[in-house]
Amino acid sequence: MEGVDHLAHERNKSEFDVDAMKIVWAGSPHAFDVSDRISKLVASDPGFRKDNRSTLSRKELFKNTLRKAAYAWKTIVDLRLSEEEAAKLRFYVDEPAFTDLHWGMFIPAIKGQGTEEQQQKWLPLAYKMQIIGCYAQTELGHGSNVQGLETTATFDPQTDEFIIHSPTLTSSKWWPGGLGKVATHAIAYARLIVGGREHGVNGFIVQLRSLEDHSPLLGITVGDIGMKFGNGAYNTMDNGVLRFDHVRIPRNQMLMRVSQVTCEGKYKQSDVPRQLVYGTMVYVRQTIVADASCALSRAVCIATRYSAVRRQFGSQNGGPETQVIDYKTQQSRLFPLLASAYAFRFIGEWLKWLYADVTQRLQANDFSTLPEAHACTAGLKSLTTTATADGIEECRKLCGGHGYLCSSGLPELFAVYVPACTYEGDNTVLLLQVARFLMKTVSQLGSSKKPVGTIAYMTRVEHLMQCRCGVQRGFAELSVDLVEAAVAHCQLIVVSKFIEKLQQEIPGKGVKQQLEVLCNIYALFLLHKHQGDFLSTGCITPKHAALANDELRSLYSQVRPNAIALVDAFNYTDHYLGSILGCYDGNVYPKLYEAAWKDPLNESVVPDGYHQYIRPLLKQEIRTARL
Ligand SMILES: CC/C=C\C/C=C\C/C=C\C/C=C\C/C=C\C/C=C\CCC(=O)SCCNC(=O)CCNC(=O)[C@H](O)C(C)(C)COP(=O)(O)OP(=O)(O)OC[C@H]1O[C@@H](n2cnc3c(N)ncnc32)[C@H](O)[C@@H]1OP(=O)(O)O
Ligand SMILES: Cc1cc2nc3c(=O)[nH]c(=O)nc-3n(C[C@H](O)[C@H](O)[C@H](O)COP(=O)(O)OP(=O)(O)OC[C@H]3O[C@@H](n4cnc5c(N)ncnc54)[C@H](O)[C@@H]3O)c2cc1C
Repeated sequence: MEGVDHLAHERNKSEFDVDAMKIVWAGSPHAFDVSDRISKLVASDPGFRKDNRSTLSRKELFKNTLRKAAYAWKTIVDLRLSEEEAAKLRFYVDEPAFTDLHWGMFIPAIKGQGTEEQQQKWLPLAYKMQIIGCYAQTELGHGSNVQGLETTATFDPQTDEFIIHSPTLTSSKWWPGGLGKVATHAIAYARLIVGGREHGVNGFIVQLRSLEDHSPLLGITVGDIGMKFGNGAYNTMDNGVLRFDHVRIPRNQMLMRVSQVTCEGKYKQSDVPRQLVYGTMVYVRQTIVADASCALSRAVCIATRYSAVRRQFGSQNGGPETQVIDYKTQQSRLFPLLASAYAFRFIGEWLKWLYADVTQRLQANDFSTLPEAHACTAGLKSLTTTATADGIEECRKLCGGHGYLCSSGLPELFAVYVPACTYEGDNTVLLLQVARFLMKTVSQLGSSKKPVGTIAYMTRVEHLMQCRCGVQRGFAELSVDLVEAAVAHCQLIVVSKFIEKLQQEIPGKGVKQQLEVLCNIYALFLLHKHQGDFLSTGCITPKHAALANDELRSLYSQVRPNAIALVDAFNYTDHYLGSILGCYDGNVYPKLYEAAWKDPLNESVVPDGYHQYIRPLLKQEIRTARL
């Protein structure tokens, strides 16, 4: 029945203060207030409706996304929302759109790689959305290998301009979000050529479309790259293709914080690492870790609530069947994902601190922690997105057949999320970067340069020094093992930071105790998953392994009465979850049944095509039967 909380009996089992846990999840009372207020604002406004996406054609879907983006911007301006509130509003609108790349990459690139003068010129236009930007780095022929990009930017001293050109088909820009139909400007990455000499890949601000009638400018060929994985999903985003035919831009549109070209055609490299050109990717990778905890917690919230609602088998003397959340197999699949959601939340908080710290150091020309920041953002982006994509799929399976319905919210969440394993750096390529960082650390063991921070533990691997010669077999030859070592390194960071979080003051009855249970589940689940490595290296004995498994089972029993309260702490509205299986009141079956009849296919009792195709078939069968 509507208005009845079918999960009340579960909520009454909670052994901790859920409101206090909501603050821990949000990060602070202020952050909770902003999230709670903005999520309810979006949920209550029919202008942000999203339950019809799977029934729209690509063009209808895209036009609807443009309408929503404009409506969101009007809401932000009318309500005078702060930057923080505006970002939250875009988040709860929950639809990949050009605005993600405008705010999430185009603006950060100008802030990170532009000079003061360039920031003063371009940021006010971008903040007021008087220009709409995209981040055009990837090409048809190169994405991972940035130094392999082919687009050229040749300096013309006669006119004090750069000539941006796509010399080959494979140099076509390909994938940039927002590029296909909306962006008026791009940060285009190209090989800088001055006086016939190449100076590596740099970023250039290039106008793509007229601000009068949106038509592509002279020398610009631009369009959408076509449908992507799944219906709805990421097809609300106009990922585009772009070719330059000798497009001229003023010299001052090369982002010049890292490298400069003077009007005389002299190339100058600032005394900063050239990798600062990659700074925007580092920034986005750390936001993607926070996004992972959001996406995984959404899926876990749906699967946990439904697992408490769903009953299957186990009826005693005609009594109710067993809640599937009480099956040990269901718990062993679901609760490590619940623990991971909390673990990723806290590692995302720490990574945000690490990124802010390295950014502050860069302003003082202190580059000492840049390698660690690169390794951590790359490795944790890889680890958390892989685990989240796999976790969303596992949550679909935990919901049985109904998890495959669009109305469960899980198919679309999966389809929107999985490219996170690829964009902002293919996950394996990024782990290889971590492996390179670890091997460089090993090579420095014994020198005066002592490992600190997240690699401090490596001082305890002195024995690696003796086998240093062993790794002469070549990085490529050992890359599979090195990638596994990189994953283990990142998992150690996640566990360590979860433990550090628990050493902080955490208010609320029972809250810290619940987090300790989740931290132990996360750590012991990893030990169980990689038991072979721990045993083969002698880190644990078979008895330790058996004890860990026993403790995991005990921990699952401790989580069980608190599971619904732990997902309630995410404080997601039914609108944001977009899931009948995950609705707050657990009133699943009536809502599933009602939703079925709203499908366009049920607008007519007899389907289109019956008279044309089915009736003749049936008639023919009757004739055949008479033969
Ligand atoms: C999705 C939306 C859904 C819903 C909407 C709701 C909310 C959205 C809200 C916000 C959204 C925010 C953003 C948008 C969201 C998602 C993003 C969407 C789209 C993604 C956009 C992209 O994909 S942009 C393109 C990304 N491309 C890449 O990542 C390319 C990967 N390749 C590389 O980074 C490099 O090629 C490389 C690192 C692999 C190799 O580089 P290179 O060859 O130059 O270097 P070497 O390997 O030789 O190493 C040399 C030394 O340099 C060091 N190094 C390398 N990189 C860095 C770095 N970044 N920083 C510091 N140092 C670096 C390296 O370690 C070596 O050092 P040594 O000491 O060993 O010499
Ligand atoms: C939804 C989506 C949105 C995107 N948005 C943008 C955007 O806004 N702007 C932008 O510039 N780009 C964007 N991209 C592009 C994205 O950044 C690239 O696709 C990504 O960096 C991967 O590069 P690639 O496609 O070249 O993969 P590849 O490198 O071709 O990967 C193919 C395979 O090769 C393997 N591989 C590659 N190099 C090595 C190596 N050295 N050693 C071992 N294995 C290797 C990879 O692990 C992978 O298995 C987007 C992509 C997607 C899917």
